[in-house]
Amino acid sequence: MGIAQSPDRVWDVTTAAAELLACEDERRDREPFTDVWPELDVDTGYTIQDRNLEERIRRGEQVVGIKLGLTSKAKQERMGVETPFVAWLTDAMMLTPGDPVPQQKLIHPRVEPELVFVMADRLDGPGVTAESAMAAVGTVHAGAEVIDSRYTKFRFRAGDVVADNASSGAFVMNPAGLAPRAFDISAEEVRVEVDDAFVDSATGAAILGHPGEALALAANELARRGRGIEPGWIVLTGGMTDAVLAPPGCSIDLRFTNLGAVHLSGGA
Ligand SMILES: O=C(O)C/C=C/C(=O)C(=O)O
Repeated sequence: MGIAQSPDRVWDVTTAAAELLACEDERRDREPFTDVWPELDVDTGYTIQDRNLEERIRRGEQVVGIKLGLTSKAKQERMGVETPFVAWLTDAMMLTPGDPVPQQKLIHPRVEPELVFVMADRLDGPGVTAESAMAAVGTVHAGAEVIDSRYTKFRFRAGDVVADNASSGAFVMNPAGLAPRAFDISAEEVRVEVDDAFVDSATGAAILGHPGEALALAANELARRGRGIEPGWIVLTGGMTDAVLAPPGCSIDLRFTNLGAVHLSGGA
């Protein structure tokens, strides 16, 4: 784990965790810790992430699920980080369909399309495969994640972004879900439109070949930390395309083939 000195601060799990939540609360960004603390690896990042989950719960938030990050090549290449990872979703991050991007809480939001699972059964690793993972899924939904890194210009290394709860900001899903066996999830396409202009598209196969692989990865990672995925939890399987900027006044539409659409307005 280790301790890092920077000119004015000493960074360790406790101080970095507190700094990340302070950045979130005060809507300010900062340089990545790894610039001065190169030993901040993915495992240390998860320790910081879990420390801040405890703090979020102490503040009254409830865990509603998990999110995956960097599960598509589009995202890995854009962010320069190739390791997919897992992070926490709480009720404070949930938007109701029709809500705008909550600009007043965020630093520099971006939006990405997601295939979202709602779990029917508990899923415990290790040894979970995409097939056994999908057997525990109740419904699949169209969704959008609003990511918001606490690092300036979204510049980070793997340990930084894991510590930062994978740039979690807010998320929304279309309430009308389909059973996973009702359609081909890996062929499900999303078309991303910003201000009524087409900007990008991808299919479910962009997520590690099949989003079930992302769910299995999450279950096996959580098992390493002594946790499981609970019935009723929401699982965001990772951005299918690169994220789009979401400034005030924008209009973002994510149109899926079978799962319907998600609309987000940029708000004021
Ligand atoms: O791009 C980031 O800031 C890190 C988060 C990535 C995701 O949430 C994702 O790839 O879905």
